[in-house]
Amino acid sequence: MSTLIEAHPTVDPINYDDILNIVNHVRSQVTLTEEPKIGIICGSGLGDLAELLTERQVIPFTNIPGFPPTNVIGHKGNLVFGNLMGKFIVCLQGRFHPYEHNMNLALCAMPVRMMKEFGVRTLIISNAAGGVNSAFKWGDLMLIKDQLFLPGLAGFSPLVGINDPRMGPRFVSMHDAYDLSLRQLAHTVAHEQGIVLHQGIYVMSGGPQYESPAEVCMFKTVGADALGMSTCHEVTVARQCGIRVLGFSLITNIANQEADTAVEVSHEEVLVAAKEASERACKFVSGIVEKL
Ligand SMILES: O=P(O)(O)O[C@H]1O[C@H](CO)[C@@H](O)[C@H]1O
Ligand code: HPA
Repeated sequence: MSTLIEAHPTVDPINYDDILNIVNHVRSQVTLTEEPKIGIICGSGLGDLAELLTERQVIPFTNIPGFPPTNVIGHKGNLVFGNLMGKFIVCLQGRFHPYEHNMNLALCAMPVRMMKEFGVRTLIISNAAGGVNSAFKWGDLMLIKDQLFLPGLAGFSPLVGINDPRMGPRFVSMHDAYDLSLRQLAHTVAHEQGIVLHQGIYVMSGGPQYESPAEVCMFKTVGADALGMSTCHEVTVARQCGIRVLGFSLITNIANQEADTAVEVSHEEVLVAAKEASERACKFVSGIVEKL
């Protein structure tokens, strides 16, 4: 299967030189007086994080060659440079979900490879997710301790295909996918801010359908605490190129576990919950950035 991008047939997301060309194109549209050492990826409904930046330089995804459209409501589709808590950072206001792009995971994770080229060393990544752990309530935050990357296990890894060593190693160790010292820092910030912060395992499924109650029970059996359709492909690429990661989920709904009492899950509900928790999540991220 070709990895070329439909809208930009000359851009191949696993071609390192193509990624450098896109990065240079972005550089020509902004003024970068220093490297952004911190990157942020905003999950569904969490795009307000990017609005916190001052001295913002905003590039719509539509101005970036090789970037496909973002079709999911709640993902604005901007690459934003600016300052947060005195640090110069780059923020992805919206992300690419594999279910939108024919399971082209390398394409969906390409912005992380670009972040690396801009100078990012630490990635803060967020998502909206369904809660599986019975201790979780609507609107809670869950720090991601580890992941179950279902598409990756099934052969849909962003690392599949020819590996240019400039991207990082062929075989990537995922033993420390979510950095322990960053997690400790996040707990400190949550404590200071009086925020309930759970910790757990995030499962990425292919989506876009939400899980049936039987599927939720299966995931619970294998250790899942929260379910979503993103993040793991981005984290896998981040680890390949040596970026350390802090990830958190906003629990926007409680996943059904019993068919007889199950209720409908909707993206509208996910967005309402994310909006409601957005201010708290923004303060949490700001507190972490301040201490980095
Ligand atoms: O992971 P983010 O981008 O927050 O989006 C989540 O919300 C959507 C479903 O409501 C899915 O795309 C799921 O992954
Ligand atoms: N399942 C999968 N993805 C999600 C969910 C969910 O329950 N909620 C938000 N994104």
